[in-house]
Amino acid sequence: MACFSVVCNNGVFVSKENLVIDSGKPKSIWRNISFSYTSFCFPSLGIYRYNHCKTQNLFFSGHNSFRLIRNGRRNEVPSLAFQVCCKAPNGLLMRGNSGDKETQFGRRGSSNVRKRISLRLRPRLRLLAIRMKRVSVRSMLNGIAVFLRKNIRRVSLYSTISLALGMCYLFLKLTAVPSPKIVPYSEFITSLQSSSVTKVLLEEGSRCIYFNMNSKSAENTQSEEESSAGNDSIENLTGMAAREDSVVDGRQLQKQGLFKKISRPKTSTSAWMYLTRKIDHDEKYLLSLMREKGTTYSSAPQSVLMSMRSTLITIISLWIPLTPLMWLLYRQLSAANSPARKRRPSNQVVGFDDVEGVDTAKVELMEVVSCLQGSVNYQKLGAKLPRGVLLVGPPGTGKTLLARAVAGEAGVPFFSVSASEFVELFVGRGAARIRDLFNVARKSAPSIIFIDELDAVGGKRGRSFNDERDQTLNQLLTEMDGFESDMKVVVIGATNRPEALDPALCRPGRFSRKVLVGEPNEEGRKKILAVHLRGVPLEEDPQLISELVASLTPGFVGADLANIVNEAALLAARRGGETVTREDIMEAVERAKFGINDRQPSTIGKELGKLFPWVPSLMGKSDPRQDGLQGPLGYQTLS
Ligand SMILES: Nc1ncnc2c1ncn2[C@@H]1O[C@H](COP(=O)(O)OP(=O)(O)OP(=O)(O)O)[C@@H](O)[C@H]1O
Repeated sequence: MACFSVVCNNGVFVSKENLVIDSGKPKSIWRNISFSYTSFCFPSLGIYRYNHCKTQNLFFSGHNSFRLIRNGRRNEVPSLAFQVCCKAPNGLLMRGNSGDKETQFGRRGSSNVRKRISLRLRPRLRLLAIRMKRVSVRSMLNGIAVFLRKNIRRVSLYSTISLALGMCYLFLKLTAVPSPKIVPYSEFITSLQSSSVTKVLLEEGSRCIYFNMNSKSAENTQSEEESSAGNDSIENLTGMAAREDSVVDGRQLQKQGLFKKISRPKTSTSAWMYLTRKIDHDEKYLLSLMREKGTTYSSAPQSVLMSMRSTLITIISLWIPLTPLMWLLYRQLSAANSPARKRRPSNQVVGFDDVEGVDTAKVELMEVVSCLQGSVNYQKLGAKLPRGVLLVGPPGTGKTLLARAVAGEAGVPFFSVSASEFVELFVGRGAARIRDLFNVARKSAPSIIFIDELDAVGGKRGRSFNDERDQTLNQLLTEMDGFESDMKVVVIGATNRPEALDPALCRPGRFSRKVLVGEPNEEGRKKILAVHLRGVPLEEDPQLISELVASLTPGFVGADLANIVNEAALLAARRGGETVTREDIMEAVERAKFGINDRQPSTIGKELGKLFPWVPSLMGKSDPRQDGLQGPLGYQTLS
C-alpha cells in the first residue's frame, strides 16, 4: 500500500486505499475520537464529501493509529487534497491536510483559511488540467461544426443581430465628437452682457444654442472650473478640510500641476465650446442683446450625421427594454407554439385491449375506426362519417385512454390537445390556434383531433364577458361545419360536464355522437385490474387478485384501480420484496379508500372481516384453527 502523502510530525497520513490517522498518542487517549468533517477528492468524480463520519468507520491499526476506510470506489486514487478534522474527547482539535507540513492541535489561524482555500482550489485545478489534457482540437472543431449544423437558423439570427449591433456601435464611435460643455442659460446671458461671447448658433428645430467665447474668457471659465474641481479633489483627499482652505489648497495644487489628470483638454476638436438651452419667450431679448453687443449669430439645421446619431440612439434605447417584451410576444404568437401535437401511428402504444370496462363506448368508437380505415363502406348507403364524438363521463373513467386507443387502432395521425390550451391572453389567439389545428389535421386526413376537457372552451356563450373564449368557441363551431362531407377528420371531445356545453356544439353535424363512459361494474373493474396487473410480478394468481379487489372496490373508476396497482407495487418495493403480495394489494386498497393512517386494526381489515369472517390473517388475528380448506379467493376457510 503506497503512501503518497505523509503529513507531519504528529500526525495524519494518507494511503491510496484509506486514511490513517496516527495520533502519536497512546490508543487509550484517542479511543472516543470521532470525525467531524472529512472530505476527499476523486479525480474522475469530482469532490466527494463524507460529513460526520461515524466511529464505526474508524479502526485501530497498530498501537497508536486509526484507519478510516473510505467509501469511494476501490480503484479510485484519491488526489492529494483532503482534509481531516477530528475532535478528541479532551476538546483538542486535531486538523490535518494532505499537504500539511504539520498537523495542528487546538490552534486555528489565518494560515488555516489559506490552507482551506488552497485545499479546495487544488483539486479543482487538477481536475481542470486532467480534462484539458483529454480535449483535442479536432474533436472540439467537430463539436462546433455539429452544433452549427443543428442550430444554423438560430446561429444566423444571433450573428445578424450581433453584426447589426456591432455596426451601430462602430457608427456611434466613429461619429462621436467631443460634446460641448452645457452651461445654464443665465451664464450665457451674463457672458453676452460682458461681451465675451464671440459666436452663437441657434439650432433649427431644437432648443439648443451653441456658442463660443473669446479665449481669455474661456480660460477664465476653465480655470474657475478647474479650481472648483480642485476643491472637490481636495475635499475628497482630506475629507475634513474647510471649504475656504480647500480653495486655497486647490489653487496651490493646480499650480503644482497635480490637476493635470482631471482638467479638460485645452484644445477642443469640437466647433462649439458651449451649449445651453433656449428659454421660451426670451428670443426677442436674446436677439436684441446679441445685436447690441455685436455678437455674430446664425441659425442652422441639425447636421445629417448628428440627426442619424440621435435617431439611432433613440431606437437603441427604446429597443433595449422592448426586446424582452417582443420576445414574449413572439413566443405567444409563434406557430411553433401551436398546441397541435402530431402523433404518428407508430408512436401509439395504446389499443382497445388496454381499455376495459367500457364496452359500449368501445363498440361505438370501433365503428368510427372502421369507417376511418375504410373497412366499412358507409358511403354506399349514403351515410356520412360522424364529424364529432363526444365522450362524456366522470373523471378517470378512461375517456382520454379511449381516444388514444382509437388513434392507435385506426393508425392515423392523432392530434391531441387540451381545450385549456386555447384559452389565451390575447384576443383572437385561441381562435387562430383552433384554425391552425384544423388546417394541419385536414392536410393529414384521415386523422383524429382529440380535445380533452372540452368544457374549457365549449361552455355556453354569452354567460361571461370573456370575448376571447366566445371567439374561440365560434371558431371551433365554424371549423366543424367546414369539413367537406368526404373529409375523413374526426373530432373526439371529452368532458366531465356535458351540461355546461353550448347547445350549438352538441347539435347533429358537430358532436352528433355522444358516448357515455360510465363507472365500470364489478366485471369491468376485474378486467381493468387485469390490464394493469399485466406487467406486475404477483405472488398469487392475477385473476384471483383482480376478483378480490374488484369485489372490494365498488364505485372505483379505472384511474383509481390503476392507482391501487401502482401503490401496491410501490409498497412492495418499499419493503424490498421481489413480488407484490396480497397484503400489499390490500394495503393499497385501504389507502385508496380511507387515505393513509396508522389505525390499528386496519379499517379494511374490519371490512374484510365482515365480508369474509373466516379470514383471520387480514384481521390481524391468529386463529389457532388454521387447518381449514382453501377458499375460492385463496383464503383459509373453516370446514
Ligand atoms: N377503462 C379503463 N381501462 C384501463 N385503464 C383505465 C381505464 N380508465 C382509466 N384507466 C386508467 O386511468 C388513467 C386515467 O384515465 P383517463 O385519463 O383516460 O381518464 P379520463 O376519463 O380522461 O379522466 P378526466 O376526465 O379526468 O380527463 C389511464 O391512464 C389508465 O391508466
